[in-house]
Amino acid sequence: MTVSYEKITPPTTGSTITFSDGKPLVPDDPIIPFIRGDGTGVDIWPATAKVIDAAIAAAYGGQRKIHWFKVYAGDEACEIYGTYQYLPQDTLTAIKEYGIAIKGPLTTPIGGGIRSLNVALRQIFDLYACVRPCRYYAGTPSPHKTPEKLDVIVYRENTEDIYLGIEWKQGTEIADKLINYLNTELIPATPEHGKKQIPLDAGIGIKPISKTGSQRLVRRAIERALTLPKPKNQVTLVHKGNIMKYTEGAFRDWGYELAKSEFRDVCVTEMESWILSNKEKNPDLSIEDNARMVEPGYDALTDEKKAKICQEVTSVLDAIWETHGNGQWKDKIMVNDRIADSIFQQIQTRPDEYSILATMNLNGDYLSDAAAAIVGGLGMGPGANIGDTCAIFEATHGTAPKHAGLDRINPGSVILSGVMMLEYMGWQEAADLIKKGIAAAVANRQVTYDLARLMEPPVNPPLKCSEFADAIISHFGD
Ligand SMILES: NC(=O)C1=CN([C@@H]2O[C@H](COP(=O)(O)OP(=O)(O)OC[C@H]3O[C@@H](n4cnc5c(N)ncnc54)[C@H](OP(=O)(O)O)[C@@H]3O)[C@@H](O)[C@H]2O)C=CC1
Ligand SMILES: O=C(O)CCC(=O)C(=O)O
Ligand SMILES: [Mg+2]
Repeated sequence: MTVSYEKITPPTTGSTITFSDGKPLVPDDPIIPFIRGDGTGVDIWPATAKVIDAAIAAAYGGQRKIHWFKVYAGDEACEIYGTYQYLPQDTLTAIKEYGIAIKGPLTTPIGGGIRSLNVALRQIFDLYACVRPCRYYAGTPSPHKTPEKLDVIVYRENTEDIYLGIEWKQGTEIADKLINYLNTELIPATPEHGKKQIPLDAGIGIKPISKTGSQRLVRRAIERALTLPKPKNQVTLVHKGNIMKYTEGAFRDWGYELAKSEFRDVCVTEMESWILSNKEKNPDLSIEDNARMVEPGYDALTDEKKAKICQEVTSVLDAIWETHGNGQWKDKIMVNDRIADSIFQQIQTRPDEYSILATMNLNGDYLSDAAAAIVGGLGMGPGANIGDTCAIFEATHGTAPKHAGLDRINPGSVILSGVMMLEYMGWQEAADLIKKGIAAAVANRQVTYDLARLMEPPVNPPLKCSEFADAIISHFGD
């Protein structure tokens, strides 16, 4: 079927990327839609396109080339399509048709008006995994003493939790009705809630966490861990399940369930590794002593709880001693979990103990900015939104409006998002050239204002946004 557009025209040369089993099939001349972005997008996008094109030309001569297709979203879309046309159908049609896209940041007004365009794109294309690597480039200034120890990839669920955006404003008829219904019908009907009541002047938000949404995200995270060498082949499930048992706690439980079912041969959970290792160190260890070693405070528990833990120890040993015992578990993917507040301090105090952090939506939003700050700030924080038939690459940061149009912002995050896109396409040689160029530019103190002001001694004057792109390219041949 011919695809038609209202106001844009695809490039006349180039081919379409298709997907098979969730993986892209990329021709040598793919057409790739891009959204310039609001605010600093005007500075960042030209710098990014220049670096990506130069890397492809240097890596493949003329054999491979991206045919860029400009599509519109945000303020630029309203200029072309009219007032409030922030996300035109043309743009959606193009992204659906070509499968892989890259974008600059888009403005989300605080406290009303349009809902986030960034979130809308993720939901429309069901881009359920938001992948945000945070790794250190030597020489990048950091508030931390050993930023090089942090090398993590945040796998953030990208479609539910707060992104479902189901909320009612305080004082509205529906909010009042809902509170009344919850207070008089649902809460009293659920004994575990006791006499709790929702304040009458509350706004209400719903936080749905589904088994399907959680498990497809954790599946992606484990698949990624399988490609990593020891000791980075591990996945940490991040949650606040001690407080919210049926949403955050369920995310953890569903993650473990998936690991132990779909990935049984190649995974071990942290708890299983303790049980196996206790028996390896002392083959005569009783089930109860093993349970005592894996459960702090075991002796203070009720008999029922003690029996449950002993049962778990027994079933682990019965199920996987043959396949995972006698140290075999050390070669498997380690799946563990950490409570969300704890992981924020752990990535600072024990950064090298973590690798892939699988999170729900909100926790991952916070965590990806915090981890980016450790390795150099939002100027070095790339990202990808990945689904089964589409992927959109974009930075962790927003439009940084006070820097817009000044040719001073750091384009590093969108350029590194381009690196992720090239890797996703299988164009590793071009991706490697850009990584090498960025590393060399930073090591040579050729940096934009954000890194320049933190360097010792500070770099003055810093490079402009466009000059940073040129500096990266100048190091391709080093
Ligand atoms: N995916 C997306 O498109 C996203 C969009 N947004 C939207 O962006 C808008 C602005 O959000 P805001 O809260 O100001 O957050 P931003 O991430 O846009 O900027 C906050 C601060 O982070 C630093 N920063 C951001 N980008 C860079 C960069 N490329 N290089 C160096 N430093 C950078 C700057 O700090 P300093 O000035 O101290 O140097 C900047 O002032 C909002 O509408 C928000 O909703 C937010 C996040 C993601
Ligand atoms: O779309 C937005 O305004 C915010 C998105 C965001 O914070 C993120 O993607 O990390
Ligand atoms: Mg964010």
